[in-house]
Amino acid sequence: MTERTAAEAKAALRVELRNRRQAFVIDLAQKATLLVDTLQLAEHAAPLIGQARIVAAYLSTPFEPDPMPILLRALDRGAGLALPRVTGPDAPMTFHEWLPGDPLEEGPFRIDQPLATAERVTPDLILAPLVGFDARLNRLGQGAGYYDRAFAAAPDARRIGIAWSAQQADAIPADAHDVPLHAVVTERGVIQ
Ligand SMILES: Nc1nc2c(c(=O)[nH]1)N(C=O)[C@@H](CNc1ccc(C(=O)N[C@@H](CCC(=O)O)C(=O)O)cc1)CN2
Ligand SMILES: Nc1ncnc2c1ncn2[C@@H]1O[C@H](COP(=O)(O)OP(=O)(O)OP(=O)(O)O)[C@@H](O)[C@H]1O
Repeated sequence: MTERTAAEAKAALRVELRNRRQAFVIDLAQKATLLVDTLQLAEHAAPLIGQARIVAAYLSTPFEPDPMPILLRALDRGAGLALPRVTGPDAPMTFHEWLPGDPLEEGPFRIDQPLATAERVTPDLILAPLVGFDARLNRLGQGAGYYDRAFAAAPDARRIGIAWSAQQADAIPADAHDVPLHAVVTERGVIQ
């Protein structure tokens, strides 16, 4: 290899490696921001766990806030944990006891859920995923009515929506069956 081609090869490699470095850091920064906001949300949620004995949450899909850090705090405080289980569009969603490491199976919408044999429980605190919310604590869900029905079946449970602040809408139209939340927690704070 002559001096000249070595220099050219270095120049090309420099461009490629700078681009790779940039892509790597951009990816890192996105992950870091997501993690910081996830933990910030959990920080805001912590005081709302209170004396709850059974806390239900959900296994997040990629764009939903991950409630796992909140669940782990609840576990530390001695609460039991529960996850939802869905079997079909007309069957009500049920909550089943779950501890980190317990087996899960894939349910509808490719969301993992506890096995049917896991003990069924009635949570006294439900951390609910949502598509949107408003300042009056109306909730917009996936449109299947699973949470509306679960709230109606556990009227004494505290209902806390978990969302990113970007999910706030000016007004969510409320139907008669829509059960309002007691609070919404985002990475910015608590709305209640
Ligand atoms: N993480 C999580 N678990 C949950 C819910 C949820 O909203 N989020 N559910 C709340 O009810 C129940 C499952 N029900 C669902 C009902 C509809 C859709 C749905 O329509 N999803 C869209 C988009 C999916 C995607 O973006 O990949 C779809 O399938 O088109 C998802 C879940 C129980 N577990
Ligand atoms: N308590 C209930 N009993 C029976 N059906 C209900 C109840 N609540 C809601 N539904 C039905 O569920 C369907 C979806 O309701 P809606 O569009 O309000 O869902 P959502 O709140 O967006 O979703 P989700 O509760 O799944 O998060 C509607 O057809 C509604 O009639």
